[in-house]
Amino acid sequence: MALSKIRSVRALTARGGGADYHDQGSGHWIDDHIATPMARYPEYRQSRQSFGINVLGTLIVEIEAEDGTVGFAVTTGGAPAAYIVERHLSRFLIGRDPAEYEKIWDQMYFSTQYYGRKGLVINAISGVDLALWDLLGKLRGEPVHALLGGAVRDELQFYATGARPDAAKDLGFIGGKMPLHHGPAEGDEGLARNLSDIGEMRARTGDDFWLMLDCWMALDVNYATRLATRAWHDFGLKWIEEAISPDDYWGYAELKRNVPRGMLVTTGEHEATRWGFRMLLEMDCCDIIQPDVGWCGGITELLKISALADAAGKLVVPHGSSVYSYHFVCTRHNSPFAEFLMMHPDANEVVPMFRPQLLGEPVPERGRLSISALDKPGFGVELNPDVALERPFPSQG
Ligand SMILES: C[C@H](O)[C@H](O)[C@@H](O)[C@@H](O)C(=O)O
Ligand SMILES: [Mg+2]
Repeated sequence: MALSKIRSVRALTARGGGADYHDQGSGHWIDDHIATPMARYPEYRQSRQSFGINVLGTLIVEIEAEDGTVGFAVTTGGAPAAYIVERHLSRFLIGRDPAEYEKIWDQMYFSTQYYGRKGLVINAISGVDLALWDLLGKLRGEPVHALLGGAVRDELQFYATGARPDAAKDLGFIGGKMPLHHGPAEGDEGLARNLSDIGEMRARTGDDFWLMLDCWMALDVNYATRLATRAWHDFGLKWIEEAISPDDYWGYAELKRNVPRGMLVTTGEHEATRWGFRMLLEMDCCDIIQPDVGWCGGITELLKISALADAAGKLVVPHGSSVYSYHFVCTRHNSPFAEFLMMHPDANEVVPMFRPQLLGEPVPERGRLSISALDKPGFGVELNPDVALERPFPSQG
């Protein structure tokens, strides 16, 4: 049965948190001397916003059907992504049946392949794809997880990412992932401070709590090997995440060979498409892949990525992306838990990850979320009408 055709596509932008969750005010843990590849320049070491981690802002894609139903989604991309949606991708959507998400994805990807393939363009494609799945769910009256084959468990369990793994434990999360503060440019003193930070959190959380480290692409293989080895033996670090450049597949394969047996190497939040993740899997770069469904190509592409990983016996734990990952994670056995990004400035209180943009955004309670909380059409959230929006490039015609 044909669904109501797509009548219009709107690409809007917003600032101040939400999907571009690094776009926070001052005094937030997420911008407090976190190691990055730019930390080799002292002037860009204290704040990631100083080098532009938040320049893009949020992209909101709205897709309206002829019957007036609107599907939407938010991701990172802002005005440049809005231009790509309105001036390029929209031509593959107007007049089309939302159920044609495979053909639409194929046309969006291969029509932009000459300038896309990863990063901003795939963020834009992801935003459109997520809005399509939201529209599809609303037109069919089903939550996205039901469209993906249904939940394989009754509840989701979460680890928390933030500066306070000790608070995450008190809040009932299954683990805590902390940011790395010092990179190679700060030498052995920085390495010692990193280990001290991990040791402090291990002392506060006790020995049985998952403790992980997020390195946000900041390290080289030797530094990551030294850090991982000491953190594993001294503090039982469960995984070292995104330690080196996403382009250095060879380096990840070497790091995975180097770390102590039993320790996990994870990466993938800045990787895109089935082809990028095939490279990570076939070069044995990591134990867990972490695609962001708003950055890797959307649900349509994550389905393909996840199947590749499942066949390779690898876990898929998507990078924190609120309801857009929850509806997926609950439907896959090789996605046994999810990430929750602590967006409270002190990382010691549970607040909606994409606040203030999504009305009805569910949050974990005691580190868990019943699937029943997701049983609303589409992704089950609505755009907050109080959020200031702009439409920088209204489609011509
Ligand atoms: C905490 C990390 O530096 C990033 O800000 C975080 O968003 C990402 O790497 C994650 O895995 O959540
Ligand atoms: Mg990460």
